[in-house]
Amino acid sequence: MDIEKVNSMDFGEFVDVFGNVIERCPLIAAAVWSQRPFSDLEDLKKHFFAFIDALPQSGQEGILRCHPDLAGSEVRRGTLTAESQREQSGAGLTTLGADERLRLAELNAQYRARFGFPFVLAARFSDRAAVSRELARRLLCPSSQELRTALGEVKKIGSLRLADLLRADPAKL
Ligand SMILES: NC(=O)NC1=NC(=O)NC1=O
Repeated sequence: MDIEKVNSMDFGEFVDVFGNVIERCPLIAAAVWSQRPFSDLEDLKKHFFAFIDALPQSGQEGILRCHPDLAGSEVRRGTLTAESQREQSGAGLTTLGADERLRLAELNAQYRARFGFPFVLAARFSDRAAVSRELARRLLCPSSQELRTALGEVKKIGSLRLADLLRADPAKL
């Protein structure tokens, strides 16, 4: 899909296509639509990120809270979004053994108890060993730094999802 096609989309079409670039936060796509026309993918991405950066901390933490846990209950319930399902299965997080799943659940619970939002990591770049290693490492970070790190991961996930969409053939959308 080229950027001209993106710029020609009406509001509904744009939110249908880009509404889950940031997991379960269609409001961001709804807001970004009014910034069109976009010069290219980078420009589109910049507007998604600028919206996130301009939010108060409560809004930024709200974005994190919209993310399903990695290898969490939504994997088992089958309620993940299509994008998250692809990302998590790609990292081997949907086929963990009971011990590994329990260890991640415990680390996720400790992380959420410490920071008040879920552990977020771009699973596409990761694998099951790296996820638990990163979770254990970031659990020890100062809160202000960890919020920035987590939002950086949200942006990595968003960048990958945008790149997929712009490469996608409109006929398949
Ligand atoms: N808590 C998370 O990090 N969730 C996710 N990471 C991804 O890459 N996709 C997700 O749904």
